[in-house]
Amino acid sequence: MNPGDTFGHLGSIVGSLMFVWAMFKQFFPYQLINQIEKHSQRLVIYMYPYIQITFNEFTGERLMRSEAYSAIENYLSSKASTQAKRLKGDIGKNNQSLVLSMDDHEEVADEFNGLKLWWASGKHISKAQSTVSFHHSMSEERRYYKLTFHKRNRDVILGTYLNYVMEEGKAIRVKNRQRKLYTNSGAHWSHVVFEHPATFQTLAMDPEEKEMIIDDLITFSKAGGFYSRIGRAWKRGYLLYGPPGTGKSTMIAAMANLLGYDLYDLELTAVKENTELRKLLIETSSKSIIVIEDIDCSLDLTGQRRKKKEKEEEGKEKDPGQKQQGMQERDVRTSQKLDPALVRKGRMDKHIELSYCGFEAFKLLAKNYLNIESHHLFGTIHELLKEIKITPADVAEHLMPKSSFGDAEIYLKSLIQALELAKEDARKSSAWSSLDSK
Ligand SMILES: Nc1ncnc2c1ncn2[C@@H]1O[C@H](COP(=O)(O)OP(=O)(O)OP(=O)(O)O)[C@@H](O)[C@H]1O
Ligand SMILES: [Mg+2]
Repeated sequence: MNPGDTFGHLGSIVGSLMFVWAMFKQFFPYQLINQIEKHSQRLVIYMYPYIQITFNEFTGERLMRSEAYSAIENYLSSKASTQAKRLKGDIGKNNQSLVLSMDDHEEVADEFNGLKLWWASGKHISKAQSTVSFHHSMSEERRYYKLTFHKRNRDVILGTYLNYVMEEGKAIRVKNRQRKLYTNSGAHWSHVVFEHPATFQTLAMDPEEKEMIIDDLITFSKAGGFYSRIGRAWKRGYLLYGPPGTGKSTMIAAMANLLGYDLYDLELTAVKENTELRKLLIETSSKSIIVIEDIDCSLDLTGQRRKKKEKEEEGKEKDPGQKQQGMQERDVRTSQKLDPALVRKGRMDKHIELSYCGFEAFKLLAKNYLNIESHHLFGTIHELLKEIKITPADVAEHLMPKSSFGDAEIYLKSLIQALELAKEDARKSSAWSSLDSK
């Protein structure tokens, strides 16, 4: 039981004492009463060395759910699941996991820099005054959290601990919330629920580089304070490049899942002009990843549009508005495939190459798809992968279950067959090209 409640239970005893005291006061001189009251107050403060803070669920006219209350609720959820005896369970907003929180009149202890403190949940039930509707005239429950701590820790708790609880609580909310995948048609975003199972654990690539990328992302996500201190927008650009089927889109989904961010899939070819692009970018929320897929092709398409238009308008004088539009497109077109201004540091801070499947990446796929970590055919595959370029997507295709009773050997053999076929093709085509050059 937390010390706050122990003293709470004393409330009724104190009440009775007050009654006796009121009777007593009538029979003793005023000065003596004053002295006794002064000392008894000191005694109460001395005997009750704890401070309590109450955080109500609703603030103002019960219209707004308090930010602080929900941050505390999130912060306490993990502590509640290990400490509280009575819990409340609900399906989280992502519709996947069960979210537990402490039931009313439960309490959990917490520790911060070696200081002990206690959180208790409770509710007041009051008859609502409002007669606006039937529901409102029913009794209202007002929930709250009460924090109790020793008064000697006041500075730490009020100064650092509460900030820490708010930050942690908000971070947990970002992680648990239902995330969205936005796409644009023209200058408007529309969204669906984002539920992609990709994670860095299942992404097949060089393990060291993977660790570096995860580290980079986590460092970035925690560096808000740093960015504002140096006066830079808190954003980071990644350029993912590599042949089709090497996991670029999968990595983006894994990034969003790692950080708990929303995804904005920006279709550049649907954007007509800069003002539209600006509008779209302004409308994106914080904690999000903006993806421009196939950025080289998008730029090229813009170029093709220009070409087509030029053909249609050959010999015709362009009106000034269109001229400006043409200019912008020409700017893009005259740049090489990726404009250096686009990929410079600050725009694209990190360049990540996703490439053909190496042996390490293959082993991860075999573990994910076939649940095996070694096999006598691994040696053959290792040798073939040194010579043959095959994408992780193609390897994955061979490892996909094709019937309910296929075993690992069948899938590995099908992969070896494909690799040998590719090797044979490569040998033939190099023989042809050496004939041609004669
Ligand atoms: N590195 C990888 N690790 C795990 N799975 C992969 C990897 N690369 C590809 N895959 C598998 O192949 C499928 C296609 O990959 P993905 O869409 O990520 O490729 P991409 O590089 O974005 O290709 P594109 O350039 O065509 O867009 C994925 O759904 C995934 O199952
Ligand atoms: Mg892709």
